[in-house]
Amino acid sequence: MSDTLTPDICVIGAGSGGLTVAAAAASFGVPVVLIEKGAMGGDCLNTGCVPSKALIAAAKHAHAFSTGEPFGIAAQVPGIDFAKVNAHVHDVIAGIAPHDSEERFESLGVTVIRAEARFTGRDTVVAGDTTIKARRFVVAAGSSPAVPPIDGLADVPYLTNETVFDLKACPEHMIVVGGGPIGIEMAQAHRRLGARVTVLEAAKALPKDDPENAAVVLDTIRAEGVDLREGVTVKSVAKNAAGIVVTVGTGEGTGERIAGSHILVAAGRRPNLAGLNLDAAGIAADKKGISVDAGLRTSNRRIYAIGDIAGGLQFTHVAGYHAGLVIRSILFRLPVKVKTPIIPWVTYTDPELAQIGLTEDAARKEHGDAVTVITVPFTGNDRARAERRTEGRIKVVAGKGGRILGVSIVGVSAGDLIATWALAVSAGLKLRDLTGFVAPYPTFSEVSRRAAVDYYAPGAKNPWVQRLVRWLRVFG
Ligand SMILES: Cc1cc2nc3c(=O)[nH]c(=O)nc-3n(C[C@H](O)[C@H](O)[C@H](O)COP(=O)(O)OP(=O)(O)OC[C@H]3O[C@@H](n4cnc5c(N)ncnc54)[C@H](O)[C@@H]3O)c2cc1C
Ligand SMILES: NC(=O)c1ccc[n+]([C@@H]2O[C@H](COP(=O)([O-])OP(=O)(O)OC[C@H]3O[C@@H](n4cnc5c(N)ncnc54)[C@H](O)[C@@H]3O)[C@@H](O)[C@H]2O)c1
Repeated sequence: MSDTLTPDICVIGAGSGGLTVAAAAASFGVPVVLIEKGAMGGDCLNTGCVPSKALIAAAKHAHAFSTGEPFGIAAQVPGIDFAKVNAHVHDVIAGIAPHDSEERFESLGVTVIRAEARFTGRDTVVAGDTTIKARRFVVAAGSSPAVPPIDGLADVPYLTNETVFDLKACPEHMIVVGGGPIGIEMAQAHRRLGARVTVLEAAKALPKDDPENAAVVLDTIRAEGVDLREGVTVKSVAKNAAGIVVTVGTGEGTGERIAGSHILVAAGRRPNLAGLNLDAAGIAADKKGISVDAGLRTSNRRIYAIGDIAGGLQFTHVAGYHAGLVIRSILFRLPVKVKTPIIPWVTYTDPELAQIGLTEDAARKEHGDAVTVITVPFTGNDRARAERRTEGRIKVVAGKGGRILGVSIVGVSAGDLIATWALAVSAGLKLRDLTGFVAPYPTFSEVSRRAAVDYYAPGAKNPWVQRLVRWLRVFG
């Protein structure tokens, strides 16, 4: 029997973005319907952030077995049971899943429908047997792995982020297509867990980050044994008795053949537009995703798009940030605007790589000579010395008057260190504000304060300042 629901808000997709909108709307007592065609929790919980970070954590443990020598701890070969590593990954997912579950959301007052949503009009969606006529819609349908049109790829059993976390045995030789965050995180993790790994990147690996800092990560994974090749063309992929053979090269030549046991495609994302029937609702989209204005409204003003499907930065915290904005817009009718410069991102390699705002190159292009760059290497940080992790550095890119234009960090806990800067940028603080707080000793966080202090250090050499100090000494 078909049913018609008339909530204030209908959310499509129960991933990071959709769940946040639904929970917030329900907490204000607003009738909300949440539609999910797959697993509750979306990409992040099931096939993205959570399994990847759990795998990376296991890989870190394995790596520690061979890196204790400088501390007086003899290296050992770790006994890695990959099936148990896989069980750990799924145990972590299972531990978080209740938080994102249908039961929890129903208990919050959200009506959850487990079906595919399809627009049938400007204010109507059909999901299974249910028709939903809502005042506002939020499309949070996410993205999926993009599979490049490589000759023969479709005929081999290639892995993506949707299947790689199901492996119960460590790949003998994993060939990774794509050197973005997924490719590089997975390459290092699998290498540390015992796989031979080759990464084939068409252009430059980790291209969105500061190149000097990214190089620290890429040099590290190369030193750990990952065969990372940049600027290569994957010409074709074929099956052979032992697994797969990838042919790489440029031009018309026969190219080099690389044999592997598995191939992981990590070559970017495509928005989940198919099946939504966006035309019926008058929602414009292109290959990057649904077109939205600065307030995340689509070409149908009663319909918003958030998270990965909105075609901008694709991170869980972005989906959550978008969710907060549309809630303010829908519930409180407040004007909202996405502020991209306040959004940090982190690649969870070891060392980690973190960024907020402009890289040095981008800042120089935009602001020319007005840019000052302060670089503080971790070599001067006592905690980094104690932990023998001095390979990191923080680069602060400042504009006139100590305005923070961007910060790039590579090193241990870079992902946590960038949070201080995310607060500073979002609150409109200047570098002077970062000189005034007291960082606990000995912590990596001291590098942030150090960078801010270093920005003002030339002031101590100013003849007028020195003259003032001399004059004040006259008073005893
Ligand atoms: C391997 C990997 C690692 C990652 N690591 C990180 C990380 O460490 N940190 C980070 O911030 N980000 C990370 N990300 C990115 C992050 O996972 C995404 O940015 C985030 O999940 C996007 O959330 P979303 O709500 O937009 O979409 P999703 O989480 O993809 O949710 C969309 C949901 O909509 C559903 N859906 C789609 N179409 C329909 C329809 N027609 N009807 C009903 N339901 C539909 C889907 O089934 C899905 O559940 C990672 C991604 C990957 C792939
Ligand atoms: N730590 C994190 O927050 C994290 C981790 C993983 C993923 N993510 C999110 O997921 C998104 C997708 O990650 P991704 O790494 O798949 O995508 P990406 O777009 O960031 O990188 C894909 C890489 O693949 C390369 N490539 C594309 N086609 C190729 C081909 N045919 N041959 C060789 N190389 C090719 C591109 O040049 C690019 O460098 C990221 O942009 C990020 O937003 C975030």
